[in-house]
Amino acid sequence: MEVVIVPDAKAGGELIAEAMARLLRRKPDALLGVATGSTPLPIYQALTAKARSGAVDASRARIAQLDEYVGLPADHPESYRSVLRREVLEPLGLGMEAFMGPDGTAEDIPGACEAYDKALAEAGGVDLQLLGIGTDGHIGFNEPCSSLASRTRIKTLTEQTRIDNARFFGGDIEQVPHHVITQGIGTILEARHLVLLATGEGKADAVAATVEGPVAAVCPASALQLHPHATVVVDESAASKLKHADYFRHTYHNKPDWQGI
Ligand SMILES: N[C@@H]1[C@@H](O)[C@H](O)[C@@H](COP(=O)(O)O)O[C@@H]1O
Repeated sequence: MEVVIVPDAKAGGELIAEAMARLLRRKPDALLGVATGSTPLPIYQALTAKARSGAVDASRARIAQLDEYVGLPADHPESYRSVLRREVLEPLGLGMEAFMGPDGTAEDIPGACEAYDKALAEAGGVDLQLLGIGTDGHIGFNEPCSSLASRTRIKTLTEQTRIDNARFFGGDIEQVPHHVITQGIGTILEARHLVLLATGEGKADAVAATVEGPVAAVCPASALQLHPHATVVVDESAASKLKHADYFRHTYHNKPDWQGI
């Protein structure tokens, strides 16, 4: 696992957007796995700026969703499908034909989950999967004690996650669904490159457990330690509880530029 400590969220966004741009230059129809939440927004802004300036052609990129609320109509402004359309697809000039995601409104939820795992595999697998992290160490919506081998499935949110996400629903926790579909940890680990961005002091404990703690289902993000190409990008605040921060700084600063992340 590589840990990159950046000065702030904007720098993290720029670094990751450049890695995505490099990928798209090499593979124009790369399948990009995208995450929701506030953290990845600087990535999407930086990637959009690159596409608009002509630094990268994203017109053939394909976008895959990480997770979704169950029961929110697809056109609800806070369904993750709507959020990704707003924050990723439209800014990049991509239509919904470039998009794949699980159907949170399906009558047969297990069937929809299985179909999504199958669709991801048939699409050739995710080339680069962006991840945020919950304050409890969740990735996607894999809450603590999710199986590290899990596939896409329905999960019940913890109260903490519903409290954390209430800000997207006008601060009203009653509006936050209890159930979600999330790519499983086993599904996420099949992506070729995992890139987790964490910013702010509120993520410092989760980052320390992810990077320096044991691989344990109680901290789902710690599963990244099992992946051959995982990059954790953190700002100074999110890095504040890392014991090996100096080592991470040293290795990254001495890395040849061509290597990227
Ligand atoms: N399902 C999403 C996660 O994918 C995201 O990582 C997390 C953190 O969000 P934020 O980046 O806003 O802190 O929120 C939600 O739970």
